[in-house]
Amino acid sequence: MNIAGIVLAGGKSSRYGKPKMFELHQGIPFYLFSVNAFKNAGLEAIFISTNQQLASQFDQEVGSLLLENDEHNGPLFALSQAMKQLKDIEWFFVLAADIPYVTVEFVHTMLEVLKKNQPDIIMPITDEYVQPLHSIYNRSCLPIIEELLHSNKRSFMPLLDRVSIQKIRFPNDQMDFVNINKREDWNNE
Ligand SMILES: Nc1nc2c(ncn2[C@@H]2O[C@H](COP(=O)(O)OP(=O)(O)OP(=O)(O)O)[C@@H](O)[C@H]2O)c(=O)[nH]1
Repeated sequence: MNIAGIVLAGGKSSRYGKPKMFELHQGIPFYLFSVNAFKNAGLEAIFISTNQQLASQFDQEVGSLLLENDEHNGPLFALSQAMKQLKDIEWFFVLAADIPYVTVEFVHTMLEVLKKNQPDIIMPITDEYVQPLHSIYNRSCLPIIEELLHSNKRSFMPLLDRVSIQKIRFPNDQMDFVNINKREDWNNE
């Protein structure tokens, strides 16, 4: 399977107050949990999508950096940049960099779905919420994403109306989906 793991790690962290992808859980920066989940599930091509300002703070031995040509345009823009820069890749497994409880089992489950079925997107759903920052995208999404970005639409939702999606239901309390947005979300260690 021609697939890359893309860790989205170029956000502003404005609600958190400092770059949250470098906060520590068990002594390890958050972004490495996403990198390691990909790696331990057997993905060989792993990329960290970020901007020039944050770039030097990542360990480049764990994943190659993908630098955006225009920073802080949000995750949909970051995905389009990854698809444009990695021209030989067909599938893009996206994970945020603020999900310290993500597991290799989650990544493995998603990859097993991809082996059996190849829609445009494989997307988890918990409760009534889809999880676009834990999903697998086919390169076929790129023209629609570009069209949306050109009309200044930055949400994943309009994309979902226009492509084929396989939604995979996970338990509502599954820890893989817990993301850290504010300081109050992270006071344990
Ligand atoms: N590469 C890249 N990643 C992004 C961008 N915006 C958000 N992300 C990542 O996407 C994930 C979810 O981001 P959010 O928490 O919604 O946004 P944020 O900008 O990081 O934080 P806030 O400023 O508090 O909204 C995080 O892992 C971010 O690092 C972006 O413009 N480029």
